[in-house]
Amino acid sequence: MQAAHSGKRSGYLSWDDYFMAVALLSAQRSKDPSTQVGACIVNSQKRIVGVGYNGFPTGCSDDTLPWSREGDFIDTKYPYVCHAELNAVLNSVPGNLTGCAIYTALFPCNECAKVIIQAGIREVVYLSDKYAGTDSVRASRHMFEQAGVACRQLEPANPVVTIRLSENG
Ligand SMILES: O=c1[nH]c(=O)n([C@H]2C[C@H](O)[C@@H](COP(=O)(O)O)O2)cc1CO
Ligand SMILES: [Zn+2]
Repeated sequence: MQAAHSGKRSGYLSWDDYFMAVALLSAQRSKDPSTQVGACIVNSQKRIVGVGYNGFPTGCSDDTLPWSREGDFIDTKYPYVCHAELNAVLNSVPGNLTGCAIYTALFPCNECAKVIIQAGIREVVYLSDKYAGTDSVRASRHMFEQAGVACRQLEPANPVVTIRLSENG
């Protein structure tokens, strides 16, 4: 006989871990061989209103444009790739992002910081800060501070979230 459950399940994902996991799942769609970034925008009712990952603009081929990091600027990915945060804002359900939070795998660059601020997003929750100290990140932090956008690095309650797509294996 199965024991009756008298209380709620333990081990469920916290909201923070859940939204970051959604961001990281989106990042799995990225074709960038070196850095995969995902972002998830959440409104004040804890509803997801936008997700995105870094990739080339719609209609621009992942197989034709370069994914390199080095060489002449025009021959690298940098002039072409849309950042995850930008895509999350642009992909968001029509409406107002004022007061939303954005969960992102990587601390936003200065260009995304501008988009985040102008969209009315009030909180940035990030995991990696691997480009801390670069001019881009310094400029982002400067703008977020002036605009009153709160930034915090997520300390996940669950370091690993497993998603199994098959019952076997
Ligand atoms: O905030 C960000 N969001 C974002 O989507 N990206 C993307 C752009 C590139 O595809 C990749 C960074 O590439 P790399 O680490 O090789 O320089 O991550 C990069 C940043 C930070 O620079
Ligand atoms: Zn960016």
